Amino acid sequence: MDSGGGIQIPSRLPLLLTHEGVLLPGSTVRFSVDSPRNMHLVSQRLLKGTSLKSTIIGVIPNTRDPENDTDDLPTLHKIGTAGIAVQVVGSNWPKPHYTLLITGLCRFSVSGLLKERPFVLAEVQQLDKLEQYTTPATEGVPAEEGELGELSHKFYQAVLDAVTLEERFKKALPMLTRQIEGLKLIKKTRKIGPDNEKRVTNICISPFPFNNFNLDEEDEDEDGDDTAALERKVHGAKMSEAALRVCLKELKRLKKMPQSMPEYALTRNYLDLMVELPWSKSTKDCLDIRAARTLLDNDHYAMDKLKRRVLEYLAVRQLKTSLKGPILCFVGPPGVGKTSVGRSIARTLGREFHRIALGGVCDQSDIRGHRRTYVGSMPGRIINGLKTVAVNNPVFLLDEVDKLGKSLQGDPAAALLEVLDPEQNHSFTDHYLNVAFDLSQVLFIATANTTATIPPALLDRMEVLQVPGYTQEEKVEIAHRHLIPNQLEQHGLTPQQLHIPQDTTQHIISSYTREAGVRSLERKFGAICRAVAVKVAEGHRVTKTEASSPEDPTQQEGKSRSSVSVDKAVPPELPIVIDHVALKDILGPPLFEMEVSRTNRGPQLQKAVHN
Ligand SMILES: Nc1ncnc2c1ncn2[C@@H]1O[C@H](COP(=O)(O)OP(=O)(O)OP(=O)(O)O)[C@@H](O)[C@H]1O
Repeated sequence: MDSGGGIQIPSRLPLLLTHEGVLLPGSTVRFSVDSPRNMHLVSQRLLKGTSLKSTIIGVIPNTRDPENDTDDLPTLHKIGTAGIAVQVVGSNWPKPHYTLLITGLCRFSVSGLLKERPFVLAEVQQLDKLEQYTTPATEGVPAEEGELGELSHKFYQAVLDAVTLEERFKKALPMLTRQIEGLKLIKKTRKIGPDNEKRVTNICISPFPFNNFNLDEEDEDEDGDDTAALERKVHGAKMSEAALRVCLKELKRLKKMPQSMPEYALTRNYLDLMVELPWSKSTKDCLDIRAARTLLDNDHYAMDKLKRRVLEYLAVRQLKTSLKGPILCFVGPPGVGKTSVGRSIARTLGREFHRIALGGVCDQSDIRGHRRTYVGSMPGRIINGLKTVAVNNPVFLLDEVDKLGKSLQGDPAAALLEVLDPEQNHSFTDHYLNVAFDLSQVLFIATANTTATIPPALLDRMEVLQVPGYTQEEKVEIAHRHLIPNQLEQHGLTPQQLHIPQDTTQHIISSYTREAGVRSLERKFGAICRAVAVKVAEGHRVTKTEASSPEDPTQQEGKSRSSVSVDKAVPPELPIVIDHVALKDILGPPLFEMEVSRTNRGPQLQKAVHN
């Protein structure tokens, strides 16, 4: 076939007549064949032939093969494409047909018909110079339906018919420009929704004849913008040198990856986190010991010993900023204000506060993160916390260090040791980040219910401050100074709308709660506030309590007593005062009186048994 530097196609070619799709030199197109002459061409020529020559056929566009092989041939389109049938697949369903995969080689013109049956054989003249057979770069797609299909079909045919290069350029250029404009428009709307993205991707692989033309270039532009923005952020994040090196390496990889690759999202997420982390962002400490004392006193009643120690701790920090002192660990029953003191410390220092719940954590990756090779891997709670507060010197409250578990996935306490150790924590390495992050500016405070279950090595690093439970009197004070005002505010109520007398509080403490702290007491006030809020909102009338006993301390106060009652006509008399009757209405019968009376019955029962 080789003659004079170029490859010659056979001068006689069997012709495949198509009216859907156009084969262009260099592209590969799938054709469905089910008409008589075309079927014969496949069965008698392609499937029987044994030489390479027998796989070369001519594909004539814009010409329908007649329904019957006895019908006359229509006028053939003058220009066709010689191609190699690279694949033939036959099927009997829904009717006998073949699917051919043909790679276009070069144009030819039909100079004469040699025979019409069983398939068309023609004398052809090669129009393009065929230097060498190249592996096709893209696979063409069968003709599209509808207007777009109609347009592209005409376009392909025009390109096919343009024999000289100049003519071909002239035909192709306006079409290309239009396509590019259209694609740009779609790209602009791409961000509106994920569906658009799908459409754009579909268009990328639409049967455009020029193998290398798709949105990739555009993608590169946009991705370029996107990655350029990310690169700027990487440089602006003021991260450590090691982190910067890793980020730039990942960025380089990202640029080379197609967006559809799952790893693209992983790398992207990683880089997004890296630029978000507060590598060098911190708040300025504004510690004033006098103000701190006032704030601690205002926020918390009693707890004198604890507040004193906290103030000492803060004072030493003020004098020696690089204090590598012990980690304070507040140990006490639930609801005694351990978390709340931690929050106050952050406020006095003007620092961000973040609570890390450790109860039930039994996997060290909770602290140190998962390696990025894991599906769904993510950073640990420390790094996540830093991302949340967005500064590198927050107060981290490690809540419930005594409830840390242990499992096969590693000991979380060991990971915590590294976090808390001032000798090591300046280069804490989360598995997900895989680069060191300096935790030395973070102020850690821990809380626990008991020291008994804190791992000894961890306990060794901490200074334990016991927070004992409260006496009944202290609870009443805490309730009236802090809990009730807080609950009123949270429920949009004012003291002019709701009044809880001290004796009601005492009654709640003794008959409705049994705790060392004030957590459930606070909840009871919440329940009262909700009930009263409904009454206030409904404009219910609150009637005077009829059955107030003389011993009733609420009566001794001499104020108008009200219990929650129903009369929708008149707005409530304010404030609504919660006496024992109202309390029973809202909270139900006392919980612990019953228990007490049951235990009191014990000796009597015993007596009865003995008698
Ligand atoms: N001495 C106090 N003065 C004022 N409010 C207090 C005092 N003690 C506790 N509280 C209040 O009680 C509620 C519960 O306190 P907090 O959540 O700090 O308890 P905790 O000891 O951290 O409990 P847990 O161990 O269950 O986390 C908070 O609203 C807190 O403000």
